[in-house]
Amino acid sequence: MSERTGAADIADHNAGGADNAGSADKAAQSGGTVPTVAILGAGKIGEALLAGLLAAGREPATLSVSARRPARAEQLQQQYGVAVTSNADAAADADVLVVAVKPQDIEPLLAEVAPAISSGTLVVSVAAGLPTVLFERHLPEGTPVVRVMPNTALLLGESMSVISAGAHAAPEHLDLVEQLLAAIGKVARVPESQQDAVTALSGSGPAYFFYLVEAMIDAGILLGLPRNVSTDLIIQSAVGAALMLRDSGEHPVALREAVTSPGGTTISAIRELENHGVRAALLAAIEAAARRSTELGRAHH
Ligand SMILES: NC(=O)C1=CN([C@@H]2O[C@H](COP(=O)(O)OP(=O)(O)OC[C@H]3O[C@@H](n4cnc5c(N)ncnc54)[C@H](O)[C@@H]3O)[C@@H](O)[C@H]2O)C=CC1
Ligand SMILES: O=C(O)[C@@H]1CCC=N1
Repeated sequence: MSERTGAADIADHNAGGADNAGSADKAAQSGGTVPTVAILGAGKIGEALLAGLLAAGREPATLSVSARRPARAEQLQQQYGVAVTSNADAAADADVLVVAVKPQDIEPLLAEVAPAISSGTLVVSVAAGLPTVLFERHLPEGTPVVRVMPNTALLLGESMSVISAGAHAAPEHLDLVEQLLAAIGKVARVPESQQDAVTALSGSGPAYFFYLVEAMIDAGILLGLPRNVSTDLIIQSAVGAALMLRDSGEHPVALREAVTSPGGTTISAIRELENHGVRAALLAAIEAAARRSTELGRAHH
């Protein structure tokens, strides 16, 4: 995962079946033309995906989006210059349908899309917890489905997106999704059985960092710094630490040790983090997120 546009290094190219690998899927056979992508549900992640793809240079004419409220539809059209379609029109026309509604809203959406979907359309779900088999059950027999867990850094081209094939998704479908997402971050492939863990780690991951940053800014307030100063100090420290993690080639432990001078300030802080069980809290928190992802899948099975 060292190249932004590079292929995944957690690749499992055999994840899922490939029983229609030889079929003439329009989505996977773009033949040099850019496949059209419709995003169904323009909430936090749908809009981040839309904005990220446009910022990465994708032509607005190759993208469309659906929204429930007319005012929202108009705002999206004006802001991004993309077509706003109904879910059914998108299902009939687009090569790739990205389903970006909440798990709770999935069943009505699939009921709307299933009768309209054209043969060979690739369905991509970003919904936490929902297994590809749920989509396959509601969609016409043989519909290729790829499950993706991105995160909101899609917006800036810095997502960690993790993809898994459903039963009817062939390697070319995974390649197509990987290509799409590689323009807006890194992409890894995992067997679908690992997606709940992935969701807990990199799907929710940005929130944990934001939470830590928020708490650290408050610590600056406690020490009497103005909020704007504390915020600048912590955000730049976070950016610096993130770039060191990504670019130095050093293990996180080595990086932390290099900050931790003997008898110094950092070790005093680390002792408190250990006393307060921060490591155990993170283990429990991420485990809870994965459990919730599994529950969401069961609830909508
Ligand atoms: N927010 C995040 O960081 C991430 C979210 N996800 C997944 O993305 C999905 C959406 O999550 P958020 O964007 O956070 O939620 P959200 O509530 O911001 O967005 C969902 C959007 O779908 C729209 N919607 C619902 N039913 C619709 C329908 N039938 N037709 C058209 N639009 C419809 C809603 O109006 C709303 O704008 C969830 O399944 C979540 O698990 C995945 C990765 C990260
Ligand atoms: O909180 C959630 O359920 C979604 C999925 C991953 C990040 N946000």
